[in-house]
Parts: sequence; structure tokens; C-alpha cells
Amino acid sequence: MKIHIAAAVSCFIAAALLQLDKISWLFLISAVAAVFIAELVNTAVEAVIDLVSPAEHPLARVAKDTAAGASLVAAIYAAAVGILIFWEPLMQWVRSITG
Ligand SMILES: Nc1ncnc2c1ncn2[C@@H]1O[C@H](COP(=O)(O)OP(=O)(O)OP(=O)(O)O)[C@@H](O)[C@H]1O
Repeated sequence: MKIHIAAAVSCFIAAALLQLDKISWLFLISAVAAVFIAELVNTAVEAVIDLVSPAEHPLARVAKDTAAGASLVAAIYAAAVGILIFWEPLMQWVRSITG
């Protein structure tokens, strides 16, 4: 969670420095929220499974793997949003400092 918070703060600082438009901010916030929500739900599912089914069980595996899958989908969405909204402004900034 500390890594997620550090990554989110870094993205918000970069977005502010690059003066991203309102739509980009909305996608950025939605991506950060999606990752946090998925991670929190994943952690909750893991805790409940460990509580109710500490022994191996096929359904426990399905529950944990599905929750982990949700986190993966959120991470892929966040990566796609990051590339789409940061790539062009970042390239413009690099061009501006390299002349
Ligand atoms: N009670 C269980 N019954 C069956 N399979 C389980 C059980 N607990 C864990 N597993 C399997 O082992 C994998 C790893 O489980 P673990 O509890 O270590 O979670 P994790 O995905 O490594 O999460 P984290 O690293 O965030 O704690 C799960 O994805 C699941 O496939």
C-alpha cells in the first residue's frame, strides 16, 4: 500500500508539473482509485479466506485468484491510462528542454 501511495503521489505531482487538462486528471484519478479499490478488496478477500478456510480448498483458490485478477485488471487499466495521458506531454517537455 505504501508503494501504491508513493506511485499515486508521484503521478499527481507529474500531472501538476505537466499541467494536464481536466479530462486527463479525471482519467488519472479514476485509474488511481481503481487500483486502490481493487487492492483493498483483494486484501479483504485474502483475509476472509485465511480466516474461514486456512486449509487448502478449491473455492478458496478461486476466490483468491479472482480477487487477484481484479487487481491485475486495475493495474493494466492504470498503466494504459498512464501511457496515454503522460506520453505526449512528456515528449513535448523533453523536446522543449533538448531544443
Ligand atoms: N486456502 C487456500 N486454498 C487453496 N488455494 C489457496 C489458499 N490460500 C492460497 N491459495 C493459493 O495460493 C495463492 C497465493 O496465496 P496467498 O494467500 O499467498 O496470496 P497472494 O496472492 O500471494 O497475496 P499477497 O502476496 O498479497 O499476500 C492464491 O492465489 C491461491 O491460488
